[in-house]
Amino acid sequence: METPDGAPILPKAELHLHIEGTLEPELILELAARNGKVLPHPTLAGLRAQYQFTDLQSFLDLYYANMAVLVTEADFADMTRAYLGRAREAGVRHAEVMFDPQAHLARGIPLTTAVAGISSVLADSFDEFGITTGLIAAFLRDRPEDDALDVLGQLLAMDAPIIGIGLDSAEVGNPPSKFIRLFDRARDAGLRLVAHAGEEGPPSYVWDTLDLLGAERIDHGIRCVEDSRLVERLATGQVPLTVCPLSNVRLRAVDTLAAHPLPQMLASGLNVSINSDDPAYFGGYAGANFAALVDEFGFDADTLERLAGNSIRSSFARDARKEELLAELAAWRAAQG
Ligand SMILES: Nc1ncnc2[nH]cnc12
Ligand SMILES: [Zn+2]
Repeated sequence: METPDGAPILPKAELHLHIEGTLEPELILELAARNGKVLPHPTLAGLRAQYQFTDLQSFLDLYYANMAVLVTEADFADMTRAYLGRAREAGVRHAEVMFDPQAHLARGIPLTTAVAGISSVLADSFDEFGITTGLIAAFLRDRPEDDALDVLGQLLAMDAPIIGIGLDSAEVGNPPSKFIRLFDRARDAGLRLVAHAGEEGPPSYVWDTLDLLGAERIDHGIRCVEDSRLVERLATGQVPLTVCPLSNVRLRAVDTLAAHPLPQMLASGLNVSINSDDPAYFGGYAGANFAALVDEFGFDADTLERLAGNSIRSSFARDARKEELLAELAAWRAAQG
């Protein structure tokens, strides 16, 4: 991939992306019209005016409300196709995409509609966009574990093409200890395990996500810097942390990008990657996150290579694909001089 002026784009993997968080306001209005849904804010300007967040919950309220426009398989497919187009422009070469099955079931949308709509597009993502992909079913931690177990059972029974499970939604007050059986069940089924932790929640949630749930990757994890023993543990084990800088600023997890702990995390030797989380809500896709970091911290080519390399190595892509992408990354670095 190259920019319009011919410069190569940093090749990267995106490991922390909620597909429902890629629903751009324009597509929300288009799908609402298609499905005869009346939105509380039916104009582009009115809808956009809602995108001011004070914390995670204030965002989640809008994120779940906007999902009402996703009704048919074609809606899920259109959303997924739009994401892949934008991801390609951002230099994403491998993407592990989360979706929230419980949020759709709760609205009366059959699991098969969401799964078939998203996965039909992911199945052709390499041929159409040059992006290899995997699908992760994320479970809502503000709902009971039994509900998650029931939905995981349905996904397994229908042989849904998922590579793993995740844990998302309102973190504080919903500790990892609530989901031990869910993660045990997913591990037994051969699924990969990731979970949000340390976004708004305390360092103890990150410890428990590792020790009680056995998660292989931590989504966010930025509050680890408050606990030096935890930082040591994460650094020693090179546990991947999928950091989302623009998300953290927009959800007020940090005051400003300048105050973001990312430079400290890198200096501590942590395995950090850069991701976009819910790019339609937080001001941009992977490329915008990298650009903001370069603007703010003046990251050089070596640091960008390290961040992109971490994303590739921490992915669940096949080894041969990782090698291919690491070679592309080496070529990018060589072109930087
Ligand atoms: N940043 C985030 N944290 C927790 N749950 C989410 N669901 C979608 N985006 C999320
Ligand atoms: Zn997230």
